[in-house]
Amino acid sequence: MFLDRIVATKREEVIALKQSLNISQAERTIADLQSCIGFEWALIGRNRPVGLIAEVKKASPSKGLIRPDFHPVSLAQAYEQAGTDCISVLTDTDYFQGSNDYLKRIREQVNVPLLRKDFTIDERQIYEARLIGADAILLIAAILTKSQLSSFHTLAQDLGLDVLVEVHNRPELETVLEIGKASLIGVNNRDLKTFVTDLKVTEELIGLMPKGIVAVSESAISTTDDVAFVRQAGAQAVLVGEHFMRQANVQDAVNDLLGPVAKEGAIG
Ligand SMILES: O=P(O)(O)OC[C@@H](O)[C@@H](O)c1c[nH]c2ccccc12
Repeated sequence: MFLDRIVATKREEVIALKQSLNISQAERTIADLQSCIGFEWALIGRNRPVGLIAEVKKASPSKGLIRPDFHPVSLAQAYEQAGTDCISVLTDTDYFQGSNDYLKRIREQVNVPLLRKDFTIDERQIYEARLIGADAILLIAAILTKSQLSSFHTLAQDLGLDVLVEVHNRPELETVLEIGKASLIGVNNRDLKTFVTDLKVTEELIGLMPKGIVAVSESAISTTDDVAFVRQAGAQAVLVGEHFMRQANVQDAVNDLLGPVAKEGAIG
């Protein structure tokens, strides 16, 4: 199963990271870094009626190579020009052909908050995310224990990062709500174990969230009807990757899917 394989690969990566990343050294370096840009805050103060996290995604295990002509910085700049609230950057190499280097380079060239999109299973990856320039990390409930979800969340916040907690079913959501730390929750419409996608997962799970949670609908969103459906279901933001990556002009694609920027002065 894909998710087991990816976690096994991550375990190997973490062994290597234990050699290369020293936690006390990382803490000292991070203490001197600029503050993160508020990721959750950008979604709350969104530029459009629905918030947008636009994803920089070259390939995926379910779809293979999505964008052969892949220039991560130009893509991120196009997203910024289109008035995206946030950008997600895949950093997993083996399954998504992403890279930490893409995130670092994008950080130097764009000013929107960045999500480091990866499979976090160890606290060293959280320090690493902060060091490469991320403003937020993803915590996937399907691959973490309750105690990891809780302690990783606190660590990320202590390092100044926002946290997007991802759920796909009711038990995962209930665990996340019991922990009581998540204010930004993503519902993945794609089952990472089977790759089956269904926007109704958003409808079911957002219906169970208490007020005050910023809810993001993630994956398999490609039409204005899809956006309308998840908004109706209560999503305050959407996370879109593949659909944008398949369009020649990414900036136009954002405006076509989400509509023009409503907020004055949101883009230059
Ligand atoms: O390309 P899509 O279908 O628009 O999906 C984007 C994003 O939701 C997806 O890449 C994603 C959501 N959760 C993840 C966890 C790991 C890797 C990838 C993901």
